[in-house]
Amino acid sequence: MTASAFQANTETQENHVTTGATVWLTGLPSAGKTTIAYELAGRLREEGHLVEVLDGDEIREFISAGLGFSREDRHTNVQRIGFVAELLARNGVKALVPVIAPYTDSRDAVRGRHQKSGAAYIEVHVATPVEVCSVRDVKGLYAKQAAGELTGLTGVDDPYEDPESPDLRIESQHQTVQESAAAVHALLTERGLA
Ligand SMILES: Nc1ncnc2c1ncn2[C@@H]1O[C@H](COP(=O)(O)OS(=O)(=O)O)[C@@H](OP(=O)(O)O)[C@H]1O
Ligand SMILES: Nc1ncnc2c1ncn2[C@@H]1O[C@H](COP(=O)(O)OP(=O)(O)O)[C@@H](O)[C@H]1O
Repeated sequence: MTASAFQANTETQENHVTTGATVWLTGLPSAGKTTIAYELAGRLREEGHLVEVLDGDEIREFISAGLGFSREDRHTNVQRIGFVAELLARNGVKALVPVIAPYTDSRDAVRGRHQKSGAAYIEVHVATPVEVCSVRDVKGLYAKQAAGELTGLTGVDDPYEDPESPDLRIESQHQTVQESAAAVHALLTERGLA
């Protein structure tokens, strides 16, 4: 394909940029995954990108309804979301995925699915320490766990396997939301995706 044909192919008639990619934001509850995803989504939309945020909570109300937080259910949840994200990414959408995805093998399977189809995939570890997350406690889960009202909370009494070589690691405790989103945006730009 010539350069000009490629250019025509990556912009719709409405001037949407249609270079798809999945950006998976993995990390503990309250790490900042959702906040960064929506901040980045706003910025990308302003630039003309097609964007969808696959929010873990929303997915669990619908396509993962009935799944809990066992290892098996979390794996199933992550594979379902990975399936949808890859479809979107392959079809020109930036799929932003703020989902805990605590297990390395689950995350690697999602990356593998993307590699197989040639869809771009970026893993971002929102590496906020549990001590900071538990103070933020956006949904009150850490307090519930401490009060004995909840068990199996990721990072406290359930595993979180740190990504060994994420494409980007974000220390959100040392940054503003805008700085964190800008770091992901910079990586997308570096990879020719934004
Ligand atoms: N036990 C336990 N452990 C972890 N998280 C819990 C749990 N119970 C409920 N929640 C809330 O569920 C939200 C969605 O989880 P995910 O689908 O992202 O989790 S997973 O990838 O399937 O492990 C997740 O959202 P975030 O806080 O945005 O991470 C949690 O708020
Ligand atoms: N640099 C940052 N990036 C993302 N969130 C941040 C940052 N600094 C502070 N926060 C705050 O941390 C909280 C993260 O909550 P949320 O995005 O719901 O986490 P998660 O989706 O990982 O559970 C929000 O209240 C957000 O304002």
